[in-house]
Amino acid sequence: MIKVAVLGAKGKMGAQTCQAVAAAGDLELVAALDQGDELTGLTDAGAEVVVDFTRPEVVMDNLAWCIEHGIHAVVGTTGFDEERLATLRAQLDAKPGVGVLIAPNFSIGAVLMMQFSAQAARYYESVEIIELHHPDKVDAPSGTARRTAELIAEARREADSGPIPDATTTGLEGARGADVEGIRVHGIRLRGLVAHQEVLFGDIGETLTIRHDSMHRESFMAGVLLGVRRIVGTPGLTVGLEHFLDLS
Ligand SMILES: NC(=O)C1=CN([C@@H]2O[C@H](COP(=O)(O)OP(=O)(O)OC[C@H]3O[C@@H](n4cnc5c(N)ncnc54)[C@H](O)[C@@H]3O)[C@@H](O)[C@H]2O)C=CC1
Ligand SMILES: O=C(O)C1=N[C@H](C(=O)O)C[C@H](O)C1
Repeated sequence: MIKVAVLGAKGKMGAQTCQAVAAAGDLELVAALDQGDELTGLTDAGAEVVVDFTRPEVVMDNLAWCIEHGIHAVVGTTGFDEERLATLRAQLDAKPGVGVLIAPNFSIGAVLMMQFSAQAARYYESVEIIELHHPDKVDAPSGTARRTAELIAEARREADSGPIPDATTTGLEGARGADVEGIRVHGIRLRGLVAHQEVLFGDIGETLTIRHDSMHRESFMAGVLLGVRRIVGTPGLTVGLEHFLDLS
């Protein structure tokens, strides 16, 4: 049995994760902590793996504490940029054997959507991303959209693609969305939605739309449990659930 603790346990994803861990025969839920609880609750409970679904502004402190105390972490919380990843790599270098998985999205379909988008990127002159979420989401653009844009930008660089055509020189600020490594990302917040994304590709005479929909937070749980099971034997930093899936 792997002893698992959840940080952000009273939140939407944390509560779902507690249920999923408790229902898994090979995992034991030993702690369910939220804001205001002491992190010493993790070591007191003997947690081997922590699942973090908290907030971008607190997740780095949580991870520093876990790594320092030799606890593996599976992280769904958003807000990771290259600077944060470099900080984690340095912390993990000082603690050999400890593993951290940062997964912008735990849904298998969303991982495939990102992979398919990276594959398609080199063949199209134009690309834009639309992410659509519930209105209680605090960050924009979504971590998934950022990661998708980074993967597409990397594929375009490797293919020596030119700049994306856009004649806009005037209008309202924000009308063309956020710029993530040269890729335009548009965010929708709408009651009734959970987590959705469209990646639109275009070239002369054709378009390709790759869309993924999470209708329920259960869609993330298979990926979370896979991450927990795999991180125990995977020291260092892993970015993206695709590394734990046999996608070839
Ligand atoms: N990677 C993925 O597949 C997914 C990632 N997310 C991300 O997970 C994060 C959480 O999302 P939700 O559950 O929807 O948010 P939420 O707001 O429902 O839950 C966050 C929870 O964290 C708690 N919290 C805040 N500070 C804390 C601290 N210092 N220690 C412990 N708990 C603390 C809050 O009290 C709250 O209960 C967001 O960054 C979201 O974007 C959400 C869905 C899927
Ligand atoms: O806050 C959410 O709900 C989600 N957050 C993650 C993100 O920002 O990409 C994953 C998923 O989109 C749901």
